[in-house]
Amino acid sequence: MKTLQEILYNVRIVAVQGNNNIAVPALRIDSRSVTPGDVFIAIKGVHADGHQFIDKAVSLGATAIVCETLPEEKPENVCFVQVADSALACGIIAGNFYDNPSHKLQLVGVTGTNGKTTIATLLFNLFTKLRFHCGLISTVENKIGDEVIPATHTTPDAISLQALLANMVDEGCFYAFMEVSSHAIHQQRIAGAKFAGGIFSNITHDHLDYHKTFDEYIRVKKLFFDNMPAAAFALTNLDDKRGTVMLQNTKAKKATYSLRTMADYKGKILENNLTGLVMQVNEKEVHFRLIGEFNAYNLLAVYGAAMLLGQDKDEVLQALSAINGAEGRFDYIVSDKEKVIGIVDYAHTPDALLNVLNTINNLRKGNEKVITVVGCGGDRDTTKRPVMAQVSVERSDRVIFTSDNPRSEDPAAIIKEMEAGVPVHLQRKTLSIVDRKEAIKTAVSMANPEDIILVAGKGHEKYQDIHGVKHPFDDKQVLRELLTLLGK
Ligand SMILES: CC(=O)N[C@H]1[C@@H](OP(=O)(O)OP(=O)(O)OC[C@H]2O[C@@H](n3ccc(=O)[nH]c3=O)[C@H](O)[C@@H]2O)O[C@H](CO)[C@@H](O)[C@@H]1O[C@H](C)C(=O)N[C@@H](C)C(=O)N[C@H](CCC(=O)O)C(=O)O
Ligand SMILES: Nc1ncnc2c1ncn2[C@@H]1O[C@H](COP(=O)(O)OP(=O)(O)OP(=O)(O)O)[C@@H](O)[C@H]1O
Ligand SMILES: N[C@H](CCC[C@H](N)C(=O)O)C(=O)O
Ligand SMILES: [Mg+2]
Repeated sequence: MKTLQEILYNVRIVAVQGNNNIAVPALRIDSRSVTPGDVFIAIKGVHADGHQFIDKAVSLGATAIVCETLPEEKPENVCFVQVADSALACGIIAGNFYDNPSHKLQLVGVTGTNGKTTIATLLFNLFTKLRFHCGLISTVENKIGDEVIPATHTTPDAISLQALLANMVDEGCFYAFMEVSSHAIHQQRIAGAKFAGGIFSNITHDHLDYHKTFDEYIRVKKLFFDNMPAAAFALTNLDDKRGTVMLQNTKAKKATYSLRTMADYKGKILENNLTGLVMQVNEKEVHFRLIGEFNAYNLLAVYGAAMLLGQDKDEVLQALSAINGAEGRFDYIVSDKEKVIGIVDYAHTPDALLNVLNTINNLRKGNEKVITVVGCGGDRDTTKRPVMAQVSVERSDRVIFTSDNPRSEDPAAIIKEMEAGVPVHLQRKTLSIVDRKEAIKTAVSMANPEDIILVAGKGHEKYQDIHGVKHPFDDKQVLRELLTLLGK
């Protein structure tokens, strides 16, 4: 077992009061989970300040407290470590506690508004196919080889992250691919992680509830690359307006990908339909199973990262061409009788919806109708609601607004905010049905042979969060059942 003194290595300490030569059985950031002997790290959060719970942690047996401000009363048998930034300290301490697992494998992080899960999952599948033992940390699931570990966040908190990476090292992983959310960068969840590479996909409207302004959102994403070591690579999308800025201050080796301009990894789409993409990748023509221009970007990012990690070009392209995308991302079914196409997609931002609907419209062969079922999550960025509604209605023949995960909000009120984004002359195209299953049912009943139904926003999710209760719900299963039930 490591001592407190040992796990404080590299932490900027302001003061220590008490004995730090004590063994540490576990680290906690939530006072409610403290057990005797643990170290409690008090972190300022969005809703509460961990410093309020120091007494509680001590009463449950914490033997050391890491905090930014020392409490007035300090029990003698508890060691208090005052630090400048306890979230940052937490990342470093967690790394030390778990023996810095990120130093023992090649860790690649993916950041950006859309595409993180797709890119990280493709990398995991690719490198597994290339016979490496790999780990994955993603919104859908975490994986160590074949073992699936359920995910609670896109990027876990610092302690869970380091514990997971340590398990990967113990299981013999050589590579780990992870999503790096902007929340995680801002909350220093990745502070103790050493990256071998970082990938930027794109940045568009999302999470303004948390970051407040777009500039702040960009600044936070950029910090990931600013802090990247010189030995790492930093791979960016040159076709994104902020692609160059992201790497402006990085010490890492810069590399680029693009569909539109000169870049290290250059793609050109030759064919794009329901059977996949044919793309020229640095002069080589390859067929991929993934659909849509946005996936051409994801594939280029994966290809570039594989090259930067020293893999063989031909082997990589051959393996990539046989790989499927992540669950719930442009996941489609075709009904038996009427050949209605049902697409389930995790598009929950204006840009993702725009890309998916543009892709669908490009796939249309004739007069098929596009019927979109979409909602917006509660307790999340409210400003994206009218924009997502507008994007949907401008690119669909019919749109049914419904609930996503209302969380603590009134779903009807969320729908009202969406409706506000619909231009008056397009209002006739829309319907609002709060119950998601009813909404999907209505879309199915409206569909004529070969029409396309897009059910957006929840992708792989298997539940609907209503007032904190997760009710089982699976868009793809519901869609499949209703297509059969209604004889389509
Ligand atoms: C907004 C946000 O990111 N919140 C995260 C944050 O919680 P918080 O700031 O609200 O914490 P808080 O309640 O204010 O408490 C502050 C501190 O006091 C502690 N505490 C609190 C209560 C108590 O009794 N005792 C105690 O010790 C808490 O453990 C915490 O350390 O820190 C927690 C611990 O790490 C996270 O679980 C929590 O994620 C919440 C559940 C969440 O929903 N986050 C989402 C928005 C999120 O992180 N999403 C991104 C992906 C987004 C995307 O890219 O699409 C993700 O990476 O998953
Ligand atoms: N490169 C891309 N550019 C724009 N949109 C994309 C891209 N890749 C995927 N999308 C769209 O965004 C949705 C979410 O994709 P994905 O899950 O890969 O992103 P993410 O960044 O992991 O999202 P989250 O922030 O929720 O973790 C997809 O269902 C698709 O509609
Ligand atoms: N990681 C994203 C997922 C949003 C998915 C959507 N279904 C919703 O619930 O808003 C978030 O937490 O904002
Ligand atoms: Mg994700």
